[in-house]
Amino acid sequence: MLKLENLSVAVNDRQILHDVNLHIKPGEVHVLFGPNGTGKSTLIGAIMGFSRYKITAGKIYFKGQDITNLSVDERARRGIGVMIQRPPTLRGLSVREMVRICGKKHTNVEMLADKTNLIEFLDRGVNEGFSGGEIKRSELLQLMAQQPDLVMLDEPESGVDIENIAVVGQAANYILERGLRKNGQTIRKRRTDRQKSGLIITHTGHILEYVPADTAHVMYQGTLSCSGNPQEMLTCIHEKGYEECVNCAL
Ligand SMILES: Nc1ncnc2c1ncn2[C@@H]1O[C@H](COP(=O)(O)OP(=O)(O)OP(=O)(O)O)[C@@H](O)[C@H]1O
Repeated sequence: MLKLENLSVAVNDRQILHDVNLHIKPGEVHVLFGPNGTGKSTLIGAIMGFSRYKITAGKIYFKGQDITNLSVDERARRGIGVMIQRPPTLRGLSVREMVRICGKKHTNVEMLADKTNLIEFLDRGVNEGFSGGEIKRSELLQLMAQQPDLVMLDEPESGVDIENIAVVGQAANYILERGLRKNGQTIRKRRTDRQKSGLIITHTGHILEYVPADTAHVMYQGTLSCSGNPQEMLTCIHEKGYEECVNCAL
């Protein structure tokens, strides 16, 4: 689904990412751990094609095609979606209109808003006066309408209360077509039947209680330093810290 080859990225002439290699296959969900300021959001922003992230070397392939120089719009049309940490407030554009823009012709806006506890927000401006947790759910609502094939979530549980973490987790599962709920039961799709892929940044790992991940990576000083089982890596980071975890892998 997504392949990064020796990707290096600069912001304002400062080199942030160096030689990043990553391969996410169809149906896989990968997690990104790493200390503050190490370049995790930069990686997601560069994959989405935001203009502040300048690719100084390397390539981005999506569904086998080189998208390194494509616009954000074109990447979204081809099936990449993102939840960023601090989306802008859009005064004059309601959540309902935004979800319609993101979605296909017959998107059931009310049904999706119900799944994200946002029915009462549909006629408010996008993110206008929203709390941190409400912004996260609003971003997920837009992604549910967009139905991307690769969804990237930047700290989806940050600022979300304990009850709404379940809502966020279920929304992420809905987008990834994992663990769909039917008649009160969670039905997990078999690995081979899944097509949607994900890349999730998390510090706490709480989202992993709802969204099962296949592989985790630690980003350290602008590069992906090690990869492995998500729960084992999280335990290692908790017990030894990032530096020892990375050194241990080396
Ligand atoms: N406009 C800019 N000019 C210079 N440096 C920048 C600019 N924007 C971001 N950076 C720097 O890029 C580095 C990587 O930032 P990034 O947001 O990718 O980190 P992160 O790993 O996602 O951190 P966190 O876990 O805190 O969200 C940081 O040191 C940040 O200060």
